[in-house]
Amino acid sequence: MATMLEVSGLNHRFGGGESGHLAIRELSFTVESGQLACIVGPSGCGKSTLLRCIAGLLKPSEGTANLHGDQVSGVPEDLAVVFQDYSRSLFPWLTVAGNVEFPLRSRRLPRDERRDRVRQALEWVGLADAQRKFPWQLSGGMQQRVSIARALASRPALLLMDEPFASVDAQTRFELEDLLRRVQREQGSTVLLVTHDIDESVYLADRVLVLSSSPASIVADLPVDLPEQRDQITTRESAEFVALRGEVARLLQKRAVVTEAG
Ligand SMILES: Nc1ncnc2c1ncn2[C@@H]1O[C@H](COP(=O)(O)OP(=O)(O)OP(=O)(O)O)[C@@H](O)[C@H]1O
Repeated sequence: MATMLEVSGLNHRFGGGESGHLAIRELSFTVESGQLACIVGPSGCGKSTLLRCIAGLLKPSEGTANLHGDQVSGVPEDLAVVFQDYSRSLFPWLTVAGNVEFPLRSRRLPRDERRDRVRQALEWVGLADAQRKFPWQLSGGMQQRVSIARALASRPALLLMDEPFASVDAQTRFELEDLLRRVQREQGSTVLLVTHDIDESVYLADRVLVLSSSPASIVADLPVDLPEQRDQITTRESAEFVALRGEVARLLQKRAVVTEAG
């Protein structure tokens, strides 16, 4: 497998000099093409800061992020981000199709190609019949599916997701997790997803990167050897799942105790 993302020696300090706030410390990892990697870490540890550095929205104080070998220095064209807050990321005055098409307009794609991509992406997320609706006519879970379709329509080399399912109810969250895994498998997408939910990270991922509390550094990089076909009930009950989520929880708890003790 080729390396899609390579983060090396990343440090980020907010504010200048030693008095600034160190949010990320010496972070290095890679994500292979076609992999779904989850980053899990305690609240406030620096997860969003890390994603912003990878997305080119924030220049790290030190270190680099390389996307398919190119150093990220601004927002790469072939990178898409899905945020937690779908209600603020969709344009209320555009239809579902208009929202999905929006980022494609800045690319020099022929109109027919744009329309095909919009139709396909909405099919992938099960919203083929909602093209002409407006976001405010849809449930929260459906709006987040539109955000995912919009991200996928641009066929990104890397899809970054920042707590994408944190604002929906538990049942919808399960549905969206299954949808993401299905589409990611079908399309061979490379995904890096940040969550603070241990169970979600294990259920979704091929690999879980566990972060320490602030400043964020990697405390473990765990492969997830669960079956390819996962199911919200049986997978979560399996001995392998329970063992892995226990391991992640222990790592997070240990780090919290170490940090509290200084
Ligand atoms: N612009 C900023 N200026 C100064 N400090 C910041 C800034 N943005 C974030 N921080 C600090 O950096 C640390 C990491 O923040 P970040 O939002 O990356 O964490 P997070 O893990 O994504 O948090 P959460 O789990 O709550 O979403 C926090 O202590 C935060 O207060």
